[in-house]
Amino acid sequence: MMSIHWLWTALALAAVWFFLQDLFLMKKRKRFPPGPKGLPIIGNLHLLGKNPHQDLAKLAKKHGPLMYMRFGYVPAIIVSSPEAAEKFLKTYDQVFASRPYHESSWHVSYEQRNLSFAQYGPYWRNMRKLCILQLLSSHKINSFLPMRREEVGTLVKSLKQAASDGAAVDLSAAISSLGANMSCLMIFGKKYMDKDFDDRGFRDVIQEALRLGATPNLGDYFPLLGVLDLQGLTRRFKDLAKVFDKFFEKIIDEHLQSQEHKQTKDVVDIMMGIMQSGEAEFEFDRRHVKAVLLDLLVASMDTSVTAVEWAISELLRRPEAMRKLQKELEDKVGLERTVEESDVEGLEYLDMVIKETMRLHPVAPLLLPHESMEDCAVDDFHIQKKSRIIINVYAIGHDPNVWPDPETFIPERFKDSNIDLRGQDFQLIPFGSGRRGCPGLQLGILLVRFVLAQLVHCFNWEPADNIKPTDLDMSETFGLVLARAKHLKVVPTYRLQE
Ligand code: HEM
Repeated sequence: MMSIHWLWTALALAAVWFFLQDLFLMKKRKRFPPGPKGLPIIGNLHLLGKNPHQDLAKLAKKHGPLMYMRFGYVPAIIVSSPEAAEKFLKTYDQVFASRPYHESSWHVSYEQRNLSFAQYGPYWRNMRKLCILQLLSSHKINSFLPMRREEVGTLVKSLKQAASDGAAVDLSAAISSLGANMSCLMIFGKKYMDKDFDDRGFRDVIQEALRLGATPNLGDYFPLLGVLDLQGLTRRFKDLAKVFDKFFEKIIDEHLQSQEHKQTKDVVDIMMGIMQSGEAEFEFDRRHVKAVLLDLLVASMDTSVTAVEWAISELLRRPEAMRKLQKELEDKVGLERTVEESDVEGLEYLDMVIKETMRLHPVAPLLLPHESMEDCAVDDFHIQKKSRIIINVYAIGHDPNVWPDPETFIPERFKDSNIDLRGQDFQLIPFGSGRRGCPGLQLGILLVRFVLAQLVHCFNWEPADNIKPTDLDMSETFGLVLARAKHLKVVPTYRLQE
């Protein structure tokens, strides 16, 4: 009797041993991508500085285009080659189409009910479809053409005044205001540059939200620390959330009370119309409307104008490229009138300048973070469920194996090339690609083309303060968009014959 008892115990122990061994071997058999060694607890967080896109690009040179890192408790995969990006954004797009938990979005955007940080699923799918069909369609974009013409015209007028005074202008500030005005008019139907928002004013509050949104939050990487809010970010986000909420409530109420018959409906009109009609086939209340309003505001305000700012900076440093673009515009439009939106389609050199600018200075150098929804194998490497996927388009754009002489601004490299920036060619994906690719691409490209063409056609430019064009400071500052670290100060000379 005793010996049988021992036999069972021995068999049970053997089973446990084999099970554990198997588990251990299975773990070992899983091959993670190579990457830098992490420290206990913080993992690789200490390797990220002020410009994480540049830090990650340097690390990828050492560890390869598919790199495993750990930020606190969050596993991360850094993707830094066109081939690897294609795997994540096309081949296995469905697995990697979600977004990670994002503390700031959680508080400011009604528990991630916005589009850009919504988790992959029916809500995100429906909301994206609604935004594309109702808010960002060609028809809707065209309906705002007179507004864009007027706003760009106002900017040109003020620059013309500065030109006749021989004064230097802060072009970064001027086109940033243009971006904010155009976004407000499209979304709210009116400009908010005053104290309507709160005591700090509209722009300051939005800028603060952008700055805080880009600050690495320990709560995103150490879920337990989130509760302690050691950086004080959660508290500030909750404060901001209240300010935004009050502002959006006021705008919505104004829209509901207004009896005015509008020719062009703004985004609030359309969203409220859908909410009240009950025709949305998914949960859609004021929280969803407000989350998407903020989303579109943030996504559209600084993106296109930042690209224009970089393009002008690069053209200043390469005067022959500036002249070539001016010549193309002159051939098409002449010097007797200003450029219209309808002129900018099919301008070959303009498009080459824009592609080259977005290669060198992608507006969103790491796209937005993606998250894997299940375990997956890519190139025989194991990618865990809930890994954060970071596509480093900056690294791809600066890789000498992809682009010869990558640090030099050479629009001509796109001559006779089929490479486009709409997400099919993975060496140039400033708008991302696949399910999560930018739904505002058409509007974004249109704005960059129109504003850049207008500024280059109307004016000759020189750096202010007698700085030599080649000495222009081109350093970057990382945020929700990759902006110039120093504002671009320039002296314009009007060149049209009116
Ligand atoms: C030059 C201008 C623009 C650039 C370079 C740009 C770039 C991007 C990028 C890189 C992403 C993330 C893609 C990813 O995670 O894979 C994105 C997402 C997004 N963009 Fe844009 N964008 C621009 C303009 C706009 C405009 C004008 C709007 C709307 C008015 C807009 C709305 C959005 C939204 C809503 C998302 C989130 C999409 C989602 O998660 O499903 N963008 N954009």
